[in-house]
Amino acid sequence: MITVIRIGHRPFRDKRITTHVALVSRAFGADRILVDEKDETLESTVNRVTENFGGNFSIKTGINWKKEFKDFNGVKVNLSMYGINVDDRIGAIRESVKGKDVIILVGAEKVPIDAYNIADYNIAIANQPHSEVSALAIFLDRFYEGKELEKKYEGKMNVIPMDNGKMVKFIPDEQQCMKLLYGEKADERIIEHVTTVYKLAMAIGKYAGANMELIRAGALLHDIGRTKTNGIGHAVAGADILREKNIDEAIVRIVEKHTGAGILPDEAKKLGLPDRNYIQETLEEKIVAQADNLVSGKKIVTLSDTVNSYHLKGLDEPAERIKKLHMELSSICGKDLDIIGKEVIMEMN
Ligand SMILES: C[S@@+](CC[C@H](N)C(=O)[O-])C[C@H]1O[C@@H](n2cnc3c(N)ncnc32)[C@H](O)[C@@H]1O
Repeated sequence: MITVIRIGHRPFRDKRITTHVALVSRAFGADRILVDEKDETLESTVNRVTENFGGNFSIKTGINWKKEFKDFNGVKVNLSMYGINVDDRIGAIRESVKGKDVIILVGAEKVPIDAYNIADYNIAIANQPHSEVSALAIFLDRFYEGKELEKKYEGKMNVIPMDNGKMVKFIPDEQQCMKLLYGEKADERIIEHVTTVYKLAMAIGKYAGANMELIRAGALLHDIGRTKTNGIGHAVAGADILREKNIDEAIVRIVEKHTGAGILPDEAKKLGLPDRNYIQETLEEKIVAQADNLVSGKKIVTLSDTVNSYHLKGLDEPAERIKKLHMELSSICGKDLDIIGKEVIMEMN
């Protein structure tokens, strides 16, 4: 675990630069930042970035820096223009870390001599005055040997690298989902249906320990394509609408694959669907599809109701797959989905 400790922060003067120290810490692989002065605005700015862009980075302000630095159980580094050049010490630092935690101190104004005395390493990024932001970025980059740039974050907002322009894919919250549905002119029938699927999927998702943000958006948006067609192609139509609107691909795929318990490649071909994957793979894809299988109109039904209606249409094999999916999810939840359905009906009444 890597902690950055920022001392000498003056909430009015250093607001922007301390925010940058925190953002560099997060983006370049540190796990948390401690800031000496209490600053709630700084905390909420940094927490908002983490909430939107992902990861487990944390911030605490209003700490006693000397105590935190002195009592830290691990390797202590002070970044200072007066220290030893990073390239002459980084090997020794890595050697002494070996599984231990690290704390890296950066200042704002003049750094008290105590920091130099407490540190195990006083490290310079060139013996010239510059900035805590650049010093920290270069130190972390040297420490991780560039690997920190490969770290993947799963946030509500995910940047898609582009040669030109900007693209950010996002996971819409409940309000944004409703806005998307109404924006596509979804009628009351669609809204009532997706609302019931959403309630059931959320209940199943909780038992299954699924990603609830994906379940929420996937369930609310699964039938957005019905604003274009009510045929078998509505899932594809929905996925296309959402891709166009830069919705996170994990949600687009929930929508694209929500038909029955999946459509096999040769079935999809016969149905005239584009050559894509319609087999649910992730837990969230499976939950939204099965919640939809267990909702007829705005009513929650049982597995046997659904299976019987598939048999009546001559869809025997898809009916078997729905049964299998039901068993799989019931076992993950530790409870039969029909019972979860009954619980949701009770809550709705
Ligand atoms: C504006 S400087 C303060 C410099 C001040 N003269 C001092 O007492 O160190 C703020 C912080 O930037 C970092 N810093 C600036 N230049 C650096 C360098 N060449 N190498 C390492 N860190 C540096 C240090 O962490 C320093 O505490």
